[in-house]
Amino acid sequence: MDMKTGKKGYLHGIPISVKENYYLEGYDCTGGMSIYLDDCVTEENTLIKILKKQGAIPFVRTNIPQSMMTYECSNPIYGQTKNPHDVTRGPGGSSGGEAALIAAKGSILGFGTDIGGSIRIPSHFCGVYGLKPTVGRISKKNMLPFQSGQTLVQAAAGPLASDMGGLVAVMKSLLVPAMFEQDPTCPPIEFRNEIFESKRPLRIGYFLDNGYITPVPACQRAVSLATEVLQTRGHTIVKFDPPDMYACFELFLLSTFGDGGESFIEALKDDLVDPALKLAHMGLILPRWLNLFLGWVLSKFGRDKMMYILSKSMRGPGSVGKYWKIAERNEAYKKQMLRRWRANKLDVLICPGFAFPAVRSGNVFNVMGGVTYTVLFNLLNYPTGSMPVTKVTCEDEANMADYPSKTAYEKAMKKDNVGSTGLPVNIQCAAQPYQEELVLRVMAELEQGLKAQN
Ligand SMILES: CCCCCCCCCCCCCCCCCCCCCC(=O)NCCO
Repeated sequence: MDMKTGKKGYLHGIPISVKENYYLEGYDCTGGMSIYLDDCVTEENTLIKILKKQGAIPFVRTNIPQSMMTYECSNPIYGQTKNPHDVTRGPGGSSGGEAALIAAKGSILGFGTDIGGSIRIPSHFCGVYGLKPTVGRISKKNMLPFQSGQTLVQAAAGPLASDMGGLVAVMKSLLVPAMFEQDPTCPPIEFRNEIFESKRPLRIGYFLDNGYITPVPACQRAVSLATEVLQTRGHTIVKFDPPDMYACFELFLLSTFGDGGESFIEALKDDLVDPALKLAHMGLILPRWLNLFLGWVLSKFGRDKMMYILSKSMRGPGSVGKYWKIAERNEAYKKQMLRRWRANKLDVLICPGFAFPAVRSGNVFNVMGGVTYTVLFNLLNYPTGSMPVTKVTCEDEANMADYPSKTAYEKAMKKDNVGSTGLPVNIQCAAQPYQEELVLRVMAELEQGLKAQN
């Protein structure tokens, strides 16, 4: 307690919502899987401990998809969460309950986790602010241990908020000596105000299309709008060529499904499998050859080789030796990206928040390829924020007439996009590892610039 101000800490009296996979003393922590039900947690999540010390008050736990490895926010324990902007659509996931609650004004600040986009996808679907930090910048101790032995592409804990002030306040209150004492694995880098408040003009890269799935017009327009605003603030904007997305998604899956889905099958073996996971579950339990054959058929009919890559990679690399090779390929991918980044002298990179706005409930599998927009920054382990920039307009919807419809994902996206007018659209902003303050600086400037325009 600060005797002068009477305040307990940086977040004195602020109510916070918390994703269900964070340990909260006295509650069970399930990830939507009944195997973890009624197993009361006796330890508190480290971030929650620090936040409480800073005066925050956890008041609600929020819903997730079963297993958290999809962005359809439903599970057989708590049911389905809907999108407050359109209840026929989902809020995204896996931190979908968080984003939906914040968008519905039931919370101003919450906490999620992100291994493939789980903070940023729901932020985009619900039009709220989210930050996926570099893995380890803030503690991830005392979470649901599901698949925590997989260390190639790890989940990061991070905040979601109703504005930039919320994200900044959280990072300032967590990047303090108390956290480094609680979790000595976090590098002791306190919040660097000098980076956040710097006025140095930046070189900002951007891309509109990742070369695999073309974002719908509203998602491309959001990036153009963001770069225009940032340019008027004196920054240099440069077009950037994103790296190979097929390799990215393949490496992501071979890493996160490195055990061939064994932990996934084990966790769900006596459970009801949520409809959103049925196909993935089937792909894991079928004989390998049959899964490969069906994946091949899907990719031929869907005219999209990613479908084959998906079905093959989710069965894992097959041996420890091959898994190590994946680790080497991940490092090579990061190195290649760093070379490109340096060649362009980038400070940050802006790109679509996702390939499309919130999808209709039950439709996530049909448009799964969109996840390449978020997975990229998990594979690279770049801190990445997501923030609302615009909403889908009637004109954006009309422009869908020219949208490609060659592959199954494109066709499904085109269909799903009908009636999307009014849905929020975010952009992502990424930087090199441990440059959270730079990401926040650019997002805060963009928020200010957008406000000045309206
Ligand atoms: C009948 C067999 C045919 C085979 C067809 C293959 C089906 C493939 C289904 C999809 C597999 C799952 C892919 C995973 C994609 C990643 C989605 C990422 C969502 C966000 C995850 C996240 O960040 N979670 C946070 C955890 O803390």
